[in-house]
Amino acid sequence: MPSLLYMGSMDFLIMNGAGNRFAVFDARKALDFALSDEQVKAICAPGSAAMGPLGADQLLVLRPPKSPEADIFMEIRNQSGSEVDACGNATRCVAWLVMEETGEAAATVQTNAALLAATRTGPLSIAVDMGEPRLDWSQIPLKEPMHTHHVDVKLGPIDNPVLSNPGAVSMGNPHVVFFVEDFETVKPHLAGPMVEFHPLFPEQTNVGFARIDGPKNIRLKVWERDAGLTQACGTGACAAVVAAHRQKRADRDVQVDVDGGTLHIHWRESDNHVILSGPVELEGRGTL
Ligand SMILES: N[C@H](CCC[C@H](N)C(=O)O)C(=O)O
Repeated sequence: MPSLLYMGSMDFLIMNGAGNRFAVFDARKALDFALSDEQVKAICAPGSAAMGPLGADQLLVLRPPKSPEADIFMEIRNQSGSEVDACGNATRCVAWLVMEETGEAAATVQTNAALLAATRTGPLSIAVDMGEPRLDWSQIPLKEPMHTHHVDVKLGPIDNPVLSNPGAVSMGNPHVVFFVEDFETVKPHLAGPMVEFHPLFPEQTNVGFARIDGPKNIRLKVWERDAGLTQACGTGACAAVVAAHRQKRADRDVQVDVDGGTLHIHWRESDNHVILSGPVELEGRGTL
């Protein structure tokens, strides 16, 4: 199979998972390839020469696997350059690239947090096993011990009943999920950054706003840590279903509609793993 991937290390692919947009650099043959936070920021910024008006939510660097069980290692950098340990939609996109390269219908992607097994569910759709949700306060992490199915986030001046009793979940990255009636009242772009940097979250947090449209239907918007409002957030969709089910607001098998499309989450009762499924798209190539 001709490699879709290997290009000069200053070339890259532009991909998205349900609209969550990525710049993907293949450094498997350029082992000394590294990008500073400033370089990542410049590449990802909306309007950049590299990524155009939409910019990129995250930048991915593909490297040789560090585990014999993995096909590839994925380094994940947020729009501002920070390195993070989990990105569900990126995992699905990279798994698709590996499957296109190998001709297999399965692939294992390694991140700092985990080995993630993915399977092809269609020509342009991939399911990934995101593993078990981490639900102890210290795993989110939170600043102090508390139950995580309802978290007491005092928001001060914007305290209002609409933003009460969120749930906290880690999928290898921190999430807090609020349950809202409508997005006009809540204004995620205003509330998001206030919660992202709330002192309760020593590593900051991704902030989900979930409207429960039924036991199997959630409409979700996510203010992502270090990236802002994105078209989709894979770990955010996982966290929303886990938090909703824990508060008895939704089932374990849920369709999650996001601005950029539809994701499907199944929090499996048999092994407590969360399966994230959805579309992938290869938009094109870029070069620096
Ligand atoms: N902003 C997230 C990383 C990307 C998560 C999201 N793009 C996904 O698909 O899971 C964080 O700082 O934890």
